[in-house]
Amino acid sequence: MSSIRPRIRPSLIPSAIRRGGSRALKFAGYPRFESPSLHPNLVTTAKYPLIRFLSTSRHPSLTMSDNTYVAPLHPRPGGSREDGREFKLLHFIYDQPNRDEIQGNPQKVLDLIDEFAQTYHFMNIGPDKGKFITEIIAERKPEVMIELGGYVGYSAILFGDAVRRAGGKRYYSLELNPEYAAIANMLLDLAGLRDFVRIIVGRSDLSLHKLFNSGEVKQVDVLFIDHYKPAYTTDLKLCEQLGKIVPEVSVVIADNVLYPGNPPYLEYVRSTVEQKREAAKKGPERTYNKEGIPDRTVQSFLGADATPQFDIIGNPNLVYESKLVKPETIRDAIEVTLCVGVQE
Ligand SMILES: C[S@@+](CC[C@H](N)C(=O)[O-])C[C@H]1O[C@@H](n2cnc3c(N)ncnc32)[C@H](O)[C@@H]1O
Repeated sequence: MSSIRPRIRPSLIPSAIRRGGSRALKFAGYPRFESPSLHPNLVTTAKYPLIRFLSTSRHPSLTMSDNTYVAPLHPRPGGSREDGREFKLLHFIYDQPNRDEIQGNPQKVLDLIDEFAQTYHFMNIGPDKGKFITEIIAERKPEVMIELGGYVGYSAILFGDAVRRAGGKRYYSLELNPEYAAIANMLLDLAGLRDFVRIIVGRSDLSLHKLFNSGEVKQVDVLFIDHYKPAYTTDLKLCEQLGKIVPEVSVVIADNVLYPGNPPYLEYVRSTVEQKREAAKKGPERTYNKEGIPDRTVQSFLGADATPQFDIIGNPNLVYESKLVKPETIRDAIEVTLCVGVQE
């Protein structure tokens, strides 16, 4: 496996971090932190008067040392559903007698998914958490939004529509499982978003690297993380080390941070620069940190033996302001993280 693993060449030229715009994420409209104890290391620009909103970075760019990646065979795509509920959903929606009224109407497609989800559990973001994210999209007006983990397209329809309405250019949905991606494409087609949302099938780390390295995506405006839980932190760090997390621009939203929970991710986005620099002394990460993530969750999707496809170093100098956003109606929450600067 190691012979086909793309690796960083630290000697390569430092990548440039683009200068951030002046749009600031306003948290005022969102609920206060639900668990202050989870936020011991909240960083703000006020705490770091010396933060410079950088135009350069000292971090090496990544290149593929070998781009002949051979995809592993998945036992069953995604690994979580064996009863074909995703295909049943497709039939349920396409069998609706009023298909003409649904065509081109994202909300009607979402309502049908929500209706069907009363019978079967689906891994969708759902309307409660989704509402907070569409508000952030309306405020930030990202040109491009990327999601990690598309499943059958619920979040791609909800957020893709929001990005399009906010004047954005493109929504990328990175999905491991080709069957889920096919279903999502059918539903996006019905919602009238097929030309706006691009689904990329494959592992998120490889897809992110390709999107950024090809120049197709220049920076992270809004990134929604909702895939293999141990990969949340490493995929964010991959974006960092590629120089795509931009102060005062990049917002990262992570789902399921309370249920099933993702302690390594929360710890990372709430750490100080000093704590991250200390941790970085151990060298590049070649495994996923699974501490505190339930076994069942670790075993899903990529599986317990999976490793990142790159040496992960991140950029510990990035300063984040991060908070939990929890709808009252559900036990889970999202973590919303804004990059506010770079500490020299
Ligand atoms: C919780 S579901 C996503 C739900 C979706 N965001 C929504 O709200 O409608 C997680 C998805 O992530 C996908 N996934 C898991 N690991 C992945 C990886 N490493 N790269 C890309 N997709 C992955 C799974 O196949 C699954 O479809």
